[in-house]
Amino acid sequence: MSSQDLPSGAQTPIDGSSILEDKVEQSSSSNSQSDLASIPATGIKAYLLVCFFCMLVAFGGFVFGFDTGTISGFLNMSDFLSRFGQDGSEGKYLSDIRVGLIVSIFNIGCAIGGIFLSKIGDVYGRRIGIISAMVVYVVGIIIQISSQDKWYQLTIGRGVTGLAVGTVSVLSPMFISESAPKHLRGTLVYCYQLCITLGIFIGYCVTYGTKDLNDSRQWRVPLGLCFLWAIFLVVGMLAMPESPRFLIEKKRIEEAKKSLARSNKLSPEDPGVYTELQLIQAGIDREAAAGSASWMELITGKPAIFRRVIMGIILQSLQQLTGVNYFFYYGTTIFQAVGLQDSFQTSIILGTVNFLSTFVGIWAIERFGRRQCLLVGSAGMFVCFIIYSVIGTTHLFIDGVVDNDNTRQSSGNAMIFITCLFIFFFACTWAGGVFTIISESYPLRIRSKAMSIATAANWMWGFLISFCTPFIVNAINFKFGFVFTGCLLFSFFYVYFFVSETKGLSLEEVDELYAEGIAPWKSGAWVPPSAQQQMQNSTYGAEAKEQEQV
Ligand SMILES: OC[C@H]1O[C@](O)(CO)[C@@H](O)[C@@H]1O
Repeated sequence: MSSQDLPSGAQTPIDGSSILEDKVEQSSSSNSQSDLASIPATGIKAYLLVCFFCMLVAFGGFVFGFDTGTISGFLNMSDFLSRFGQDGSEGKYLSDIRVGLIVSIFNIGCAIGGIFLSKIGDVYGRRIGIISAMVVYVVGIIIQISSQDKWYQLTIGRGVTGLAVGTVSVLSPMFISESAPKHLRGTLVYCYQLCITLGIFIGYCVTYGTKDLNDSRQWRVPLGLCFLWAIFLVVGMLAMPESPRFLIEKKRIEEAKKSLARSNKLSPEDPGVYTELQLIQAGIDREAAAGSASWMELITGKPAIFRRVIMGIILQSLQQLTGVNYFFYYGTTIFQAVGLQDSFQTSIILGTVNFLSTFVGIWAIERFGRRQCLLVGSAGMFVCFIIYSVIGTTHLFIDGVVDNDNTRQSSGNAMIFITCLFIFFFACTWAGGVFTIISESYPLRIRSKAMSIATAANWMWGFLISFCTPFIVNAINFKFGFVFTGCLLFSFFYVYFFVSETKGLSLEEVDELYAEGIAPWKSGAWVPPSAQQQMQNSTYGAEAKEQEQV
C-alpha cells in the first residue's frame, strides 16, 4: 500500500512496522483482551452488522448439521426402506452395507470437497467459493430427491452433497475469522459449530414432522427444504462484503476498502478503514515473511512440530472416536431397537441438548481453558458411555434377546438420560475445544498444512465410524459402546500427558512454550517470558515510584 492511499486525517505511522506488528501480534492471539479502542466510531450498529454478516456465513454449518439430523430419520422411514431396501423375510430392509455406504459416503465427499473444492475460495474469493459449493449442493440434492428406487443413485447424490458441505466447512470458518472483529473472533467462529447443532436439531424436528406421511414426502420434503437453505446461503453471500483479507491478498485495495467500510459502517476514506487495512496487510506480510513450510518440515520442524502435528491428528480422530456420531447418525435406529415408542422424539431431545449445551461450551472454553475442558469432557463422556453400555448389554440384549417390556422401558429411559448427559459433555468440550486448540497450536508457516491433515483425519474417522457402525452394532450390539469407552479413557490420558494449554497465548508464545519443553500438565500455569518481563517491569516500576515518594 502506498502513502497515496492514505486518506486525509489518517495518521502516518512513524515506525509503522513495529506499531503494526505489535497490534497484529495481539490480534493473532484469539484470546486477546477486549480491545475497546478498536470498536469503530459508529459503535454498536456497525458491530451488530458485522456479527450479522458472520452469522450469515455460519449458516454454512447449518447445512452440514441438517444432513446429519435428517439421515438418521430417513433410515427408519417406511417409504425410504421400501424404495431403497432389499427383500427380506419380514419385508424390505436396508442391508448393513447399504446403510453404511448411504450414510458414510457423505464424509468421503466432505473430505474431498474440503481439500480440493475449497481452493475455489483462494482463487475467486470466499463468497464465490461458497456460492459454487451451493450449486454443487443443489445438484447433489436433485440427484437424491429424484432417486426412485436406486439406492446407488441416492448414495451418489449424498457423495455430491458431501463435496459441497466439505467445501463450505473449510470456507465458512475461514471467512468468519477474516471478517469478525478480533475480540469476537473466537466466539463468532464457534457460531459455526452452533449452527451445525441447530441444523441437526431442525433436521430431527423436520423428520419428526414428516415421518407419518404415507408416501415419499416422508424423506423428499426434508430434502426439498435443502433448496431453501441453499437459496438463503447464496442470497446471504451476495449481500455479504467479500473477505477484506482475500481482497488485500489479491491487491484489490479499493475493493478491500469498500468491504471494510461496509462491514464497519464507515466511509471508505475513513482513517479507521485505513488503519484496519494496514493491520491486515501487516498480517499478510508476516505470513509471507514466515514462508510456507514444506511437507517435510511437518516432521523435522522445530520446536516439536512433529509432536504437534501428531497431536492434531490424534485429537481430531479422538473427536470422532468419542462416538458422538454413533448417536447422531444412528440415534433413531438405536432407540427404536431399544423398543421406544417414538425414537424420533428421542432424537429431538438429543438435538435440543446438543444445541443448548453448545452455548455453555462457548463460555467454558474461554473460562476454563482448552485442556481442562477436554479433560472434563473425556471423563464425563467416559462415565456416561460405560453406564450406557452396561445397561444396554445387561438389561436389553441378554443372550441376544430383548428383555421383558418393563425392564426395557425403564432401561430405555435410563439410556436416553445418560445419552443426553453424554451429549452435554461433548457439546461443551470436545465439539469446539479440539478445533480451538488445534487452530492455536501451530506457527503460521505450517498452520494450514497441519490443520488440513488433522481435519482430514476427522473426516476419515467420521467415514469409518459411520460405515462400520451398522455392521458392528448388528454383530455385538451394545458392547460396541465399550469400544468408545476405551477410546474415551485413552483420550483422557492423552490430553493429560500430551496436550498443552494454549489459552491466552499468541502463536509465538505457543512456540516458546514448546521450545522450553514445558510439560503439558504444567502448561496451564506457564507464563511466557515476555509477560513475566512485563510483570517484573510493572512491579519494579511500582516499587521505584513508592521509593521516590518516600
Ligand atoms: O454436534 C455434533 C456434530 O459436531 C461435529 O463433531 C462437528 O464438530 C460433528 O461430527 C457432529 O455431528
